[in-house]
Amino acid sequence: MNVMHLSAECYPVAKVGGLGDVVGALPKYLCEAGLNASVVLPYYDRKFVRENTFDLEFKSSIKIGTKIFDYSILKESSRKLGFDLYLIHIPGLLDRQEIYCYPDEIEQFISFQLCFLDWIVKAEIKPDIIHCHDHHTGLIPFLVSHSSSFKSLASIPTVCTIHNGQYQGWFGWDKVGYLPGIDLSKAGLLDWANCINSLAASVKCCWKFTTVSPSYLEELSYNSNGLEKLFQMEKNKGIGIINGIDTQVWDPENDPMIVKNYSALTADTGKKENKKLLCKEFGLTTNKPLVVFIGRLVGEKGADLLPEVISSCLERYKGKLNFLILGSGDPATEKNLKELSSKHKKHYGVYIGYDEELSHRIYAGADFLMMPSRVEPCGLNQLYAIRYGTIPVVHKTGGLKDTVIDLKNKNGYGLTFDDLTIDGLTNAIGRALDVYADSGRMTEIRKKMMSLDFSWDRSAKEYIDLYKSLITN
Ligand SMILES: Nc1ncnc2c1ncn2[C@@H]1O[C@H](COP(=O)(O)OP(=O)(O)O[C@H]2O[C@H](CO)[C@@H](O)[C@H](O)[C@H]2O)[C@@H](O)[C@H]1O
Repeated sequence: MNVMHLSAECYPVAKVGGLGDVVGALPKYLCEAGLNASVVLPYYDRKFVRENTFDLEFKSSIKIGTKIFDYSILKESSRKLGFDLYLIHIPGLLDRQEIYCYPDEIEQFISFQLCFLDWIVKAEIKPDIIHCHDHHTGLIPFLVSHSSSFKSLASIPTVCTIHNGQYQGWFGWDKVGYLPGIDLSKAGLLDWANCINSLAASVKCCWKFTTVSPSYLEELSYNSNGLEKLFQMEKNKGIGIINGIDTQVWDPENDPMIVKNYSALTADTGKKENKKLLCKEFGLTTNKPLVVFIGRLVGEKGADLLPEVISSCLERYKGKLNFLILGSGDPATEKNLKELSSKHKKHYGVYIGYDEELSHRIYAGADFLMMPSRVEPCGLNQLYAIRYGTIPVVHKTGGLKDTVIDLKNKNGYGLTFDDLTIDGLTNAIGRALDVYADSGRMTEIRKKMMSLDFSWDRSAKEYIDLYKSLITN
């Protein structure tokens, strides 16, 4: 079965967050299960692209609006990612360093989608499934069904995965001319609240959509940044499939990015070594519990709560713990987090920026990982923490609810809380300190967590069942 994944991110080529992790891993596991899965990505001017070899697969040109663009399809030569990787190169439009946030982002992602479709039509490639990820690829289900330019693709099932429903790829109707050959009587399928909404169009037109956890599928019906009604209407087309993690990349026993490798049996000593160096690097005290946060510093992740929570905990628990933050995002939150450094020396460290290697070292060296997310479609950080024997402290929402069982239960291994306030998280961290005080219990919880299986094997099977159901129907 030939499944082509389209995405804006794919680890290790281009990653900003969890979308990159999923698209870098799921296709590999699908290939291991015997499918022919590939990934199509915009060409970015990034390290992986510069340092690897690509073969020219196809070359053509396409009209987008009034302009004609030359494009080429490049294929990574050695198949080193465990699947075929194709990059769409449009000089001047898609060969930039950053993944998002250019003023012509809409034009970038529309042209990415159009070139993909143009390529597979002209090269007569007929995938069994086209699998689109998030709004950046959300126009494809509409285009294959309702554009005369791509009518040879109309019978190909499309699957759309929603990793984050907050961002929807909105643009004005003045840009409808970018979409070639469309049946204007069907234009309503592109519309939501009087603008073109790529995510809404993908949900309306795809054969099936998936969310990255079952709870998130429920949540979208009452919290989806304006699309609630749509998700209520289309709910039966949706399936919640929990993300897995790439256990080859995230493996404390073999991870080359961490200082000391360890297994479930050697976690206490292994984590201690990693913690020691991490604490030294950030001027923290090794013999105190280390509570960390890794992620995008945005409202969805509850990052704005962190400065006050840190101050409140250090005051209430009289400096009995350390905090370490790794992230970037909202400038006001970045500033507040940076300013805390001078106030809480020896108890608080922060790195504002993106650093993949540091994130591995933090998962390995931390005792607790906090996730005060307001919205969390799945969440991978808690799964990495579990794999590295770091106890997650999470707000009970979305995928966090589906993956973290509170220690109050017999089979529990994490700390969950309902009350997403400064006080709620401060109390949850207080519970973490109680757990930390009992070293025997810490050892037992680490062992239990590290024996859990959150690998892609199980979830990849669910995607395969979904693909099969669409092909045979
Ligand atoms: N500053 C930094 N430096 C280094 N690494 C950093 C970093 N900031 C974040 N990361 C890394 O980025 C990833 C974040 O993944 P998440 O799934 O938690 O969130 P994200 O919101 O990006 O993903 C969305 O898509 C994923 C995938 O479906 C869903 O799990 C999630 O709920 C949804 O919001 C992790 O690998 C984390 O370690």
